Amino acid sequence: MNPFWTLSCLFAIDIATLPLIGSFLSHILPSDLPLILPWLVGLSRLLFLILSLRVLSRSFRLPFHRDHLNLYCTVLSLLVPIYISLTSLVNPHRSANLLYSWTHWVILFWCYLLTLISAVVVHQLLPYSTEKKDAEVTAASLGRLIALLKPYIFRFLLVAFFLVLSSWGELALPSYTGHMTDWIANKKDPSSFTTAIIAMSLITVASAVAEFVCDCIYFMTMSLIHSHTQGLLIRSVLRQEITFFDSTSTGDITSRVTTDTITMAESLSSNLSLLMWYFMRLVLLLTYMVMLSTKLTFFTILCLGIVILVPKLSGTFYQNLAVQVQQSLSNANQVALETFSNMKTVKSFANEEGECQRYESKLQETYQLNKMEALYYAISMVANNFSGLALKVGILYYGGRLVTNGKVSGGDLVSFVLYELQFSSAVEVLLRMYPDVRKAVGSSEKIFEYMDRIPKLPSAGTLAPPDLKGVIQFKNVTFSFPTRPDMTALQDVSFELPPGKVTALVGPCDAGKSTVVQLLMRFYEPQKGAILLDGKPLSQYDNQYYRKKVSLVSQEPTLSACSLQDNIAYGMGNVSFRSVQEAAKTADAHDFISEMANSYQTGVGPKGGLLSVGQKQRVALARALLRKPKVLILDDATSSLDVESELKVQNAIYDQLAERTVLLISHRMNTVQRADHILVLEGGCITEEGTHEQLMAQKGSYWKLWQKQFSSFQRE
Ligand SMILES: Nc1ncnc2c1ncn2[C@@H]1O[C@H](COP(=O)(O)OP(=O)(O)OP(=O)(O)O)[C@@H](O)[C@H]1O
Repeated sequence: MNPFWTLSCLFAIDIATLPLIGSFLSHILPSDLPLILPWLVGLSRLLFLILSLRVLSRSFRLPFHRDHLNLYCTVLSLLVPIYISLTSLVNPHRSANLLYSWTHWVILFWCYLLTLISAVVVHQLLPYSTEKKDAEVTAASLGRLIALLKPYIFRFLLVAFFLVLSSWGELALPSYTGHMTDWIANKKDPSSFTTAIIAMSLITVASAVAEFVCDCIYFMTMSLIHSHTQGLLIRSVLRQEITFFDSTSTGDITSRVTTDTITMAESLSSNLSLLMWYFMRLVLLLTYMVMLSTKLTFFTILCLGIVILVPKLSGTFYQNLAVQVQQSLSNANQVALETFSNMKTVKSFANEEGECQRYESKLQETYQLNKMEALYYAISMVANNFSGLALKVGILYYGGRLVTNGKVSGGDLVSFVLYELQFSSAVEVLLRMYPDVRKAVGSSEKIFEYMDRIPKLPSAGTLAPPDLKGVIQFKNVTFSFPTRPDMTALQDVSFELPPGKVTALVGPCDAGKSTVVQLLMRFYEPQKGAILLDGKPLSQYDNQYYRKKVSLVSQEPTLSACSLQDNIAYGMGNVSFRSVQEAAKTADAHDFISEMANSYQTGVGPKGGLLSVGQKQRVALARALLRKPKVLILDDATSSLDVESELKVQNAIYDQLAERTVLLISHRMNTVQRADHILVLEGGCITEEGTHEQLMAQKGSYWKLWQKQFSSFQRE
């Protein structure tokens, strides 16, 4: 339906229900409560409008975002009660005249006009970001949060049992106080006084013990859930395809796994426990209050509308801002992370000041959002406190009248007032915590976004043949990176890597050599053509099997912050020290490792920062060789080795050729010269292929590459 008709429906509902609400409430309420009536009519009108909005939004298009429409409904509904309350201070006679003229066309006209003006102002001041989550997402996150707690249902039942027990114990005390008041007033049997005192003492002790057990079980369960959630999150992040990591910053991911889970866990531990605690109290208090006076309780429930609606409306903007603040913090973290990981580059360009300014400008953005967040937080706090106070005053006022009319006994009144005081403070606490709980839901939304993300990977293969030959074939492969779909990195590329041979891939920078490697490593899927291993598409092979059979050594290998032995045996589980040593010897790494203080147990520092690039390359080569791969890919893997070291590594690789297929990528033409077959890649296409001698005789691109390198050597 057209948004205009949606608004018209809302208007019709308002005009139709307003007289009914007014006459119903003025009929059931005592006539001596003139100031309460407009507020109850206003709140009931608001309730109707918001419920109608909810129903309409399911089937029809809304002209504005629902949060904004909720705000406009609040303005429309509360304008008259505010006006009548203010008028009563100055001119009580006029306010009495206004009491029953809600549906007068002049009043309606002014209400709608002022709401329209406030809508224009709000629209200008608070443009609603499209990135913000709407209420449905929050409800979904709440459902997911509950699903997280499901496996611990037994523990929560125990918590609930002790919670009821301790709350009941605490709430029984006012009832005994009421009995004692009656005893004092009527001077009954003295033994009933002693019984009441003993019962009160026993109930207090039992309630304290129950609370202790309840807290212990609850907090232990919550810390268990926290570590379980972090585990699940890291699993789902690691499951994602490479494109996800290409398009999501490390700072963002780190922020989800650390900051967001901590915020969620803290809120769940402290706020949720309080929320449960006070909610249980609220239920029990209401039960006791109904037992004491149905009328007074009915009045209390009517006023409850204020305390439910106000935080809902004030909390919406606060929650949206909280999401933006977290995003901005994550952006600032990303800058810091980037700076720390590129420390050497920063220092070598003396750009410390530049990096500081970049970080500070991001912090400035966060600060601006924080200021807004603080403002909304304060507004929501004031709104919550005010509504709590209004509730307290209203209940005391009406309760006092019932007592003076003799409808409630003296003892019951004392009990009711004590219950009512506890009830108001419980409502107050619930209101105070409401924004925090919403903040936790805000954090959990982003966590669940990652947890529920289905990796865009082809279905897992099962092939794991024991006798793999290692023939690789590229058949008319065309590929663009998903993050740059308009740029073709490989165009109709076809070649074969035969087993027992070294095939070299050469070409100028950005020709697409590493792209070939990334496709071979199954980081991406080609859009056209096929890549086969022993005649079968790569996707049909079992992932673990494939990773063991195909090993890559890249130009800038990354090592983990553990010992050299652990780095060489990375991902292999239990392997003998002897085989680690053998792999290191083949990769010409054994000598420099033996010279280190703790030999193979020496730590390499974060990202292998304590080793030179040449040493890192040899350790990475040993790591690849230890797996005894059928296909070995060397992507400029020996570029930082000296001539002697490179020769040793090359000899070792050529000696073990019978066991494997080798793809060698190098910018050093003398390394390539020895290969059995050479492929020349230019602009994502294979332009030449053959042996060194054949290609040199052709005097094509390969020959030019040689000439370039030869002339640069001569110049040097
Ligand atoms: N992850 C990526 N996302 C988007 N584009 C990429 C990505 N990796 C590489 N490219 C682009 O693909 C093209 C080919 O890059 P590639 O790294 O394969 O070239 P190369 O021949 O290995 O270069 P070099 O010899 O300098 O390492 C380049 O234009 C590069 O910018």
